[in-house]
Amino acid sequence: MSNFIPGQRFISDGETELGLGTILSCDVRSVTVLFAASDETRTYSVREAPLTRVVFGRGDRIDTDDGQVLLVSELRDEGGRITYIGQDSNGERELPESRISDRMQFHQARDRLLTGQIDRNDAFNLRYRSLQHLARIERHPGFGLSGPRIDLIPHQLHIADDIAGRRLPRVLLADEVGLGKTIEAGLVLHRMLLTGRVERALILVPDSLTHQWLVELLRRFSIEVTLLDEQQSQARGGDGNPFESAQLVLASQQWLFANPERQRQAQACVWDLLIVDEAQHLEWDPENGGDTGYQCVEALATQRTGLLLLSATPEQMGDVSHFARLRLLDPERYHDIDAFRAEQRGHASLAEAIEALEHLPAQAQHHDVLHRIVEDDQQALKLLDALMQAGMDEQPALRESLRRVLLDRYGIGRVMFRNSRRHVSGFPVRRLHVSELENPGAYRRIEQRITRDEDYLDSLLIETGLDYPEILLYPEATFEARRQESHGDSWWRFDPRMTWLREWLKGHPGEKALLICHHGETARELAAGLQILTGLHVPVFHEGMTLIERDRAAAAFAEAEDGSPLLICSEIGSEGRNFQFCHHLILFDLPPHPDQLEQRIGRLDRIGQQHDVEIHLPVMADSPTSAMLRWYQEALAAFEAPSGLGSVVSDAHGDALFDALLDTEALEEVIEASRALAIQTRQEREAGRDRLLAYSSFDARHAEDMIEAVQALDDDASLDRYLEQALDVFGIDTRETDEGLTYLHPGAHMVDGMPGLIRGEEGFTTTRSRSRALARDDLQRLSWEHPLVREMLSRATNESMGNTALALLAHPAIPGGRFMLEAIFRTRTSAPKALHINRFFPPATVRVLLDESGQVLSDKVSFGGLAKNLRHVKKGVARNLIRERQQQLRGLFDQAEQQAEAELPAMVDEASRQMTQQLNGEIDRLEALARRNPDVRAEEIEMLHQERTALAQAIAGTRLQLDAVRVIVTVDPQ
Ligand SMILES: Nc1ncnc2c1ncn2[C@@H]1O[C@H](COP(=O)(O)OP(=O)(O)OP(=O)(O)O)[C@@H](O)[C@H]1O
Repeated sequence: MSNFIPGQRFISDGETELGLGTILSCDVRSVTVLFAASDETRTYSVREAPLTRVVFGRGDRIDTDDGQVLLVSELRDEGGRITYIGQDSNGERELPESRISDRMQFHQARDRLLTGQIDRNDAFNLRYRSLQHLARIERHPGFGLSGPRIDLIPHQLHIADDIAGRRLPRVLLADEVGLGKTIEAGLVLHRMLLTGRVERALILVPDSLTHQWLVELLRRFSIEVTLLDEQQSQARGGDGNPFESAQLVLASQQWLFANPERQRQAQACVWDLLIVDEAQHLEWDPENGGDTGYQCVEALATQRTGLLLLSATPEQMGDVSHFARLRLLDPERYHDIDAFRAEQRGHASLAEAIEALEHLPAQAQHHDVLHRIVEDDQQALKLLDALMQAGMDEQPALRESLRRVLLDRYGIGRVMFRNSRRHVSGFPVRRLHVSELENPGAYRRIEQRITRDEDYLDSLLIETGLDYPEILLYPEATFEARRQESHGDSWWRFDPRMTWLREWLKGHPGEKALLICHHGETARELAAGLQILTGLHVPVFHEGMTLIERDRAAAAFAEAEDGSPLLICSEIGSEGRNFQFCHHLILFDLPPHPDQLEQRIGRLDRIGQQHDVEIHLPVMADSPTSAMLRWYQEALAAFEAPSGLGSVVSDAHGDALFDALLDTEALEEVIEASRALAIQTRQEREAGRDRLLAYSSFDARHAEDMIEAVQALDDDASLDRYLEQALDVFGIDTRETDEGLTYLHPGAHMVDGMPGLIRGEEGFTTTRSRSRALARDDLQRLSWEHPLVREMLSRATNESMGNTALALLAHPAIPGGRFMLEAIFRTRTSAPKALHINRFFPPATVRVLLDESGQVLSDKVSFGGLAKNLRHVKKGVARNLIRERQQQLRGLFDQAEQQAEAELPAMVDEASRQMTQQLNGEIDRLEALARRNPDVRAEEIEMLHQERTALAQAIAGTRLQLDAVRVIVTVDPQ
């Protein structure tokens, strides 16, 4: 007799996506099923129909055809068709099985198992292992920092970990030029993306750097961002907001700041993180407030947005703008510029106090120095008292906490990070080669006339449209502006620097040089002149070119073999770009500001530079540039190493210097005064600010811990085992191509959507070695954070694949015919995204193993121990076994749930403890700041209290959910 009765509900074993089927008709040979949700009718042979009968039991939930959910309390069999009795939101009702929703999906482990949807045993194993690895890795201190293709450089890891761990990262990354601020920002973004704390980010960079950022983020961090410009915005935006069309947006500052409508659109979006490169250009002054860029960033960086400002020369536009940017980052801490300046004067004594801390509690005489500083700060006093009483073990942590409090509240705050070459080893030597050339008559005449005749200077400024002192420092531009009227020869026909350049190129065959000049026009004309005079076509890089043209020029220069020997750049090429593959820098002229000089040299003197940096400067004798050179050398020693003093000295003596460019006596005085100021400022900074910055920007012990943590993830052998299983389950084939290199390629049954792999196409070669991946761009490094591994971890745990299984266990000590239930539960904590609940309570698992009598075996039989003894069962056999044991299994499910629930409180308590500790620290800080700063608003402190309460509630509300289940049936070993 047939098993099928019209009206009964079944699901297709092979095509569960069809939804729930209803038997339409049946005879001795065939059965016809309607899958109404997908509008399909199928006819199968009765004997081999791939169908599983759907029968629910007490406690199950059923989706009804009128949109309700019925909680089943009883079943009634009416001639082979079932009517369910239970409760929905309107009260008790009866539901004939024909009225179960056709669309009812069986994703949950319990439903899938009881309806006979059983996955491969290895998929279940993979799911559990993926959950375990995820829980372990997400809590690992190196998490989020181990995937990027970078060298492990201590100060960068220290900074990235410190910042990404903050509740709301708002900082100024101000390492000296070329020390890796972009990499630090990338690390922060990468970790925050992986931890789910950032979903939407906006990155604003000077337009000459957009492409470089795009490439660095992809190549080093596997982060794909969308570059938005006007054309893209029009294509993507339609009538909508183009900034909503992507999660991670990269845009040019010049484009956005010049476009009020686009600014409005960007500001209408919610951003979790905003990154602004070369932030020294955001200007602010007390009379006029911020410039457009400053105002735009201020409006974008709302209270809930993280903000990373990057600048190697943050004081380039003066200390007021610098202060305004600090205030943007931490308005509570930076509220008053006078207080800020006064505080800076106290930095030296604070630095001494911090050093005194090292001698406590052993040398009690240092106690008073600290006590004097913190006497009205309860939290700091408590820490100091605790330190005075502490045993050896607790002392380092207490010292560290106290140091942080001192730096934050009395020192330089905690928003600025600045590392310098003095603390980072491995930087090249810089060598300056000055070539003195004769000053040509055409230039000399102008200079002499300016010296004699003040009115001439004024008329020249008007006539040429140039500024002062540019009119002196860039004689070719002055000459050119006037020549156009007289139609004479171009400047490069007589400028001795051109002859010098040709000689230099001849004398350095096969070498590359980056040439920087101040003006875009000069760059263009120089390249044109060089081509006319020598036939040599060299790429140029200046503001008059499109982005694509500029990147093409930089690429033509960078090419290893056939690349151009020279790239001619205007000042825009002097910020942010990576040109460390060459080591000759030709300064065709000198910039008016020392920070610009530092930026120029920084193109070559940066991480990755393998040679000494050779700086070549052709300078015309007795010219304004030669005066400028003396000032740079004698007052600032600016070519030897970054001093960070340029702004202070330039602010104080810049105008006098420019006035003295043609006046030797006055020049001597300016140099003397500038040198004295530089020495004095250096001494003060070394005693105060720089010492404090060194403390807050770098912590060798922490950096070492971070490197160890990342290396531990790099070397994690369990990744190899995991990959072996995961690649097999997802259908990705592997082939060893070389010692330590594995080629991954799509197998015939590869699951769709695997990053970097498309069925029928080539794959890619991988390594586990960081150094090999750094040396070869064509290799991908497999880590726990590689996009493919992340995708497999995510699919294995978020989709239903592998959430049910049935396997046989043959073990001499266990008689056959029994069964066990292995249930995996997962914590679910619901909270608004803004609370970032995962930082305290990332998803965790609880495994429960029960035998059929309900005895708990979880501790006695480990997952691994059990898994390796299990055997595969045919699906049909598995389904029959499940069908026979339905009622018993339901009972075991309930018992497993109770067992898992018993473990939950301890997990919740631990998460709650960590949360309270961190939030209390932040509340204490704000309350302490509020005592010194009237601008700290009571509402802000109240907001933190509310956040603590909301987090406590969310953590307390954590529930366990059954994630996966395996039935194990014992068989006799023979
Ligand atoms: N950890 C690292 N591993 C490998 N390369 C690195 C690392 N850190 C930095 N670099 C490389 O060194 C160069 C300088 O780094 P980056 O551009 O981040 O510096 P920066 O401080 O932003 O420079 P600038 O002050 O010029 O803007 C880049 O080419 C970068 O790729």
